[in-house]
Amino acid sequence: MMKRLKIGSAVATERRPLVAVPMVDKTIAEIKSTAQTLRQTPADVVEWRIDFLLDLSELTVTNIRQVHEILNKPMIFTWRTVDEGGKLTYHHDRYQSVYHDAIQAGVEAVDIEVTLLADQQELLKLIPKDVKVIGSKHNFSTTPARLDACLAQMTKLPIDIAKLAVMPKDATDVERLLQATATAANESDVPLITMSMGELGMVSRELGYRFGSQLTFAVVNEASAPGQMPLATLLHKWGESYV
Ligand SMILES: O=C1C[C@@](O)(C(=O)O)C[C@@H](O)[C@@H]1O
Repeated sequence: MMKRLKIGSAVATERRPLVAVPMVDKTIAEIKSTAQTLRQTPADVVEWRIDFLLDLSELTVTNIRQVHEILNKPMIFTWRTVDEGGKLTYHHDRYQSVYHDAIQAGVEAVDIEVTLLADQQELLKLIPKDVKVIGSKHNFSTTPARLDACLAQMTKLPIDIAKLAVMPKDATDVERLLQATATAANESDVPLITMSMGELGMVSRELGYRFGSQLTFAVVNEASAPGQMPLATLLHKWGESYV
């Protein structure tokens, strides 16, 4: 039986997944301004995609802490590598050092691509118990075969949450992602976050929670992946009001 997804003070329920909104700005000044905007929204958590920053030297513990304070919401800290659709090429030492700074600054969750886990053993040892490790895997071109096996494998890794994002070519691919999510949710207690991306996959962002996906991404300023719908649209679909 799956555990409830909890990121800081934000907890998913049976009837409602958590909603995360990404920040994808290029400078700390812009990030701080976006954080002011997001603070006022009903987003449950905010994901900071630091791979969009033009200058990583701006990513000091003080700056991360200030951004977190402005947000006043639990934060997921993410370096999405170029290999998985992000903006910044993986570099072992820099990766370890910026994640270390993020933990010092008090983020509630870190996203680590599962293919990097073996290379980041030292970092994993430094992560306190109350900071969630989201192990992620992305495929921006297709929805691979054997999604059940993929999720089953992910849920056995030393991570707290398993996240899988894939790209559909047709409605069957979206259905396969949802069914694989339901199977994994039955077979493991690791909380899941799954999505089928692009326009075809939008339904998975709205209804994936019924299959066991406990967090969905929506957009306020700028999307971080194809198919994320505006936060207001998503909340309206669930019958929640947000102007
Ligand atoms: O892993 C994910 C999911 C995502 O790719 C999406 O499709 O909503 C968006 C990313 O910012 C996030 O890190």
